[in-house]
Amino acid sequence: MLRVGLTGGIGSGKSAVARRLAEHGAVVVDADQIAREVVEPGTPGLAEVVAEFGEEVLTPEGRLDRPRLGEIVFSDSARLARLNAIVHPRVAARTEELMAAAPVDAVVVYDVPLLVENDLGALYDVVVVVDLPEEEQVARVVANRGMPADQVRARIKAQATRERRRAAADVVIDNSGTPADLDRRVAELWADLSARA
Ligand SMILES: CC(C)(COP(=O)(O)OP(=O)(O)OC[C@H]1O[C@@H](n2cnc3c(N)ncnc32)[C@H](O)[C@@H]1O)[C@@H](O)C(=O)NCCC(=O)NCCS
Ligand SMILES: Nc1ncnc2c1ncn2[C@@H]1O[C@H](COP(=O)(O)OP(=O)(O)OP(=O)(O)O)[C@@H](O)[C@H]1O
Repeated sequence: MLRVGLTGGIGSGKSAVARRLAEHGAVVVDADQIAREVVEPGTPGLAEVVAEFGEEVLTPEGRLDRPRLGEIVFSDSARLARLNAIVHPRVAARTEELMAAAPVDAVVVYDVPLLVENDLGALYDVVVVVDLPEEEQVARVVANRGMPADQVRARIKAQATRERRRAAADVVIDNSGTPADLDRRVAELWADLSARA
């Protein structure tokens, strides 16, 4: 098994790279998706979040009100640290389970926004960083997810700098071009990863 850690700032294009790698044959494990699963209704994770942040972070249906919690934690680093302390150990445990279940000859790609922030590089054979200028990150998230620009900037501030992320990379994928450019870069990356596997 070749373990690949795939990271990048918000809106850099990690999920786009992960999707293309999956089409080439990689097994993809998605940290953002796991982070949602561990706070689904009825989970101990959601109970802990409510104990910490109060019922105001629940929707009327009893689900986590994610935009609301995002507004709270990305404007207060102490509260973000408390949320991370609840969610990250659960994500790490579930990630290990999913990676261990992959076939022995697989290229397993862990799509994780906070690889550098959480110092996870040593767990992976190859660290791939998807790189984009910050103002392009803001523009893409505003255009494609409708998130207000100031909230994108607040998340960027809670993340590692571009320089720090690039310094942790074995491979940097520049995603400042078109989606077709990205297709070509990912095809080259897949050839490289397959050769290492
Ligand atoms: C605050 C929450 C509820 C906001 O949910 P929302 O649906 O708006 O965003 P989503 O989870 O889809 O994340 C989108 C992007 O925001 C950024 N982001 C999310 N959490 C964090 C964080 N703790 N620190 C820095 N950036 C983050 C990442 O770039 C991520 O890809 C959610 O992000 C959360 O629970 N975060 C804490 C858990 C976490 O760190 N998840 C990231 C992967 S483990
Ligand atoms: N080369 C590109 N040109 C234009 N748009 C792109 C390009 N690559 C990705 N996008 C778009 O930019 C947005 C962000 O990409 P994506 O969701 O893959 O990023 P991400 O790094 O996974 O972000 P997040 O941290 O928010 O999960 C998406 O809507 C995607 O379709």
